[in-house]
Amino acid sequence: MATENKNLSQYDKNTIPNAKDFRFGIVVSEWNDTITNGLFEGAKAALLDCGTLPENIIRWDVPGSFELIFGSKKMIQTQHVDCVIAIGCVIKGETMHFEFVCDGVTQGIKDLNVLYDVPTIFCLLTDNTMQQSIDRSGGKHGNKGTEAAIAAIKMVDINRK
Ligand SMILES: Nc1c(NC[C@H](O)[C@H](O)[C@H](O)CO)[nH]c(=O)[nH]c1=O
Ligand SMILES: CC(=O)[C@@H](O)COP(=O)(O)O
Repeated sequence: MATENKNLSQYDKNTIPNAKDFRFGIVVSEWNDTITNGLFEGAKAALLDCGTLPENIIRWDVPGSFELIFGSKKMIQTQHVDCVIAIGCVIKGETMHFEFVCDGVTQGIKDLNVLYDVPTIFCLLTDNTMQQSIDRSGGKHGNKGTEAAIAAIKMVDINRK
């Protein structure tokens, strides 16, 4: 189902575990920071709405989406979190750099989920235009940060079974 047919911000709290005992790391790329900050605010709001304590949300900023890999690894290794949400926004430019950054981050975050027993949630926008990013970070299609937070809570619950 394409995003245009699904609002990224919709969730039913009755189907979400209470996150009062959960601790989250959120690593945020500084590239396209108006977008990534919007994604962060969506994620933070959803985590709090589902019971997370404010002191259990740790935010680190990294220069760009490619650095989400190393930043998420260090967050897992040092901050005793139950889950990491990696937030970035990659927007197509003139060259193939877009493809390499998107693929590299995708593979890197996949590797973290294989190597560590702490889930890392993939909250990376890979858009052709800034408008697409705006639409998915609190615009007409909702907020992918909200979607990522709900995924994070569900994965922590699964990991504790
Ligand atoms: N063009 C975008 C980048 N590029 C920077 C890389 O992510 C990385 O920081 C650099 O190659 C140094 O390692 N990053 C984004 O997050 N979004 C972009 O649109
Ligand atoms: C995703 C990128 O790195 C890209 O925005 C950089 O732009 P360009 O491909 O024009 O150098």
